[in-house]
Amino acid sequence: MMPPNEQESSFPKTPSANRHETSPVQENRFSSPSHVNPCLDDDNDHDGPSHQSRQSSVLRQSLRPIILKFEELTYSIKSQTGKGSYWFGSQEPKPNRLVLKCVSGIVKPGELLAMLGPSGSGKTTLVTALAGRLQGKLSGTVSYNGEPFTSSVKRKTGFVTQDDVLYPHLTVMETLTYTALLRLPKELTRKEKLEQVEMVVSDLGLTRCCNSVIGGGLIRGISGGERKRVSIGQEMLVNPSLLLLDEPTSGLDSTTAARIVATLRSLARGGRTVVTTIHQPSSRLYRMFDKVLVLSEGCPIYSGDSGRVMEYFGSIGYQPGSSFVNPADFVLDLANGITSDTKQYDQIETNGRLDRLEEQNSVKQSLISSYKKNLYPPLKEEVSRTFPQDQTNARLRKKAITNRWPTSWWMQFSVLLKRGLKERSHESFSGLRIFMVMSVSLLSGLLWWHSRVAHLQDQVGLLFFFSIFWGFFPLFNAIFTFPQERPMLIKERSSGIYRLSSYYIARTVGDLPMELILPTIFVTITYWMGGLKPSLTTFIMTLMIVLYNVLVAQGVGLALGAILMDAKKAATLSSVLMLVFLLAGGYYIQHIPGFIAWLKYVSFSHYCYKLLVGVQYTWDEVYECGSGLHCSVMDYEGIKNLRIGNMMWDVLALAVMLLLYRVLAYLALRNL
Ligand SMILES: Nc1ncnc2c1ncn2[C@@H]1O[C@H](COP(=O)(O)OP(=O)(O)OP(=O)(O)O)[C@@H](O)[C@H]1O
Repeated sequence: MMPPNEQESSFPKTPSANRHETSPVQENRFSSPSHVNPCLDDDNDHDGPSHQSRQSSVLRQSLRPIILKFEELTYSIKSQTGKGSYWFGSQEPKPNRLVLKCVSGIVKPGELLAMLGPSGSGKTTLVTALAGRLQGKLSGTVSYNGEPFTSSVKRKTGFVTQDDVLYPHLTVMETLTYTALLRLPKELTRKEKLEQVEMVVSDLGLTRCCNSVIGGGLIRGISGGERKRVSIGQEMLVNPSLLLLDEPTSGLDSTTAARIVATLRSLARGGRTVVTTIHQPSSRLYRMFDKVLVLSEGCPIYSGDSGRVMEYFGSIGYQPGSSFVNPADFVLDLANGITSDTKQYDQIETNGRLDRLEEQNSVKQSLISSYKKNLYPPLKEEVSRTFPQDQTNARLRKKAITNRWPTSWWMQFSVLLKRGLKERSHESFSGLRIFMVMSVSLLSGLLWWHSRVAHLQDQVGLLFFFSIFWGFFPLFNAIFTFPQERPMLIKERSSGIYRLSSYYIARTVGDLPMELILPTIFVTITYWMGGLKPSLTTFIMTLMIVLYNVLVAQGVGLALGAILMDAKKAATLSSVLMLVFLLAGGYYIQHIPGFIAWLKYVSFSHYCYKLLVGVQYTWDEVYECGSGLHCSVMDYEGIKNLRIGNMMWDVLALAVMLLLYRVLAYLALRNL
């Protein structure tokens, strides 16, 4: 069947106009006794009801409702399928592909909007744009109570992505507790924050698994549905005024999915604005939505009350094949260009594939035209005539601006430090790392067993080994830090939870114990086994130099990882770098040609080696350079070429590197 002619619909012009005539903040139909609780927004003061009434449920009412409007959103991406590549083939510019085309809508507090559409229709792109996290060029406007996406809106917005970004080694309780400590405002006590966590756990039915680890990858943990609920719980904790979710029910059984959607509806009824994308909802789920927006290849074909969808499509000539059809299935078929007639599979078999595609395209075009004709004009009018009634008084608004962060720097630092230590305790103290370091130290101790100054070449070789091994090892460990943390960092930073500085310092400080304990064990074993100078002072100074070198090498690794954000690329680059440092370090080649001799000055291993040799031998020290002959250690070719002088310069050079690489890593993270 070809699509019916674009009809003037008899469908009411404003599908949802009669739903929310009054200002949302004045509507008390959302307030059920169990839901009325003060909001815990960061800018909330303590004028609200008593502490006792906060405790019943996190599905309490939001005091800062948000009207979300989006007008004529259009988003395009550079197509990957342009002819030829940049280096080979033609230089034709790649065509842009429209992912969203003129999508408009309005969602008010108390409403649950579901975005439906076939796979690839642009649902994720739209919800990401509404959450203010879409990279690239988006045209059109999105406003939150008439304002653009500000950091204040950011903190009142919860965004649950399709893929759950959670730490796999933390338990459910730990995950939610750390989130609460970071995201809930400093005005709340720790006890109150923990009570919030307990409420979320019970509201989301996570009590049974609250002490199980999240898992992921090769680690067995909680189920996919439970993981999704933890992600939703993280957002619920902060009582967001606007909650956006990308396919929160995908991969879940129908009961769990219904439970999640029911929770979303309860959250909406508490005065929040809730928008979710959803794949193939059952009719039970569909009935829970207030509004739906149906997308077909980035274009809307329906936007309005969920209950009137059948009526609308009937009014423009599209009827379902039977009277007992799930409205979601029906609209998804339509969005794919499949009507009740084309759905007859026997007919599909007889038609040619091209005919079928043409027919589907023409159905889609007809639906888009009908939308533009019948639904878009009243929607546009509704969008332009709805104004938020901002009841936030000036004092609170000012406070919201000054309180950019929910918690203090110190609080952020200490929670992030504890969380990081907990998450990485398995890897930091992994038997494998300890075994590796212990075996290398024992092996090198045996190889250099009680070396003597008479065998100066061997002793100097041991010192060079110290500088190279403790350059490579921390550098390679540090490379993976930020590429691995990237998804979490992006997620948490885009929610405005903490400052980058508190995260960065917590992360680097958290790595220190293990980074410093292992070289300490190594030096202690190898120094004494290797027969280096039996002086406690020299030993301590050697240890300090190695630890200093470790910190610099760690900084280089962090910077490479943060700049490239790709562990593989960073590992390749650092292998080359360490090879250069190895060669330019001053041990293998003592007469480097002048034009390339500068290389050693950028090598931290060179300074470390120089310092190690400098503290090991004194100017008056001699060694046996032939039978009965004694030569000054400082005249030994390998040492003389190091030009050991005032060692403060070497210490200073390492200090500059220590600072420089860490600042570079920080700056690279800022551009994430
Ligand atoms: N950054 C990008 N690079 C390449 N293609 C993109 C990008 N972002 C979106 N797209 C394309 O845009 C289209 C819409 O993607 P989107 O993820 O929004 O669809 P969706 O409706 O959420 O799909 P699904 O239901 O399968 O998750 C897809 O064809 C996708 O391949």
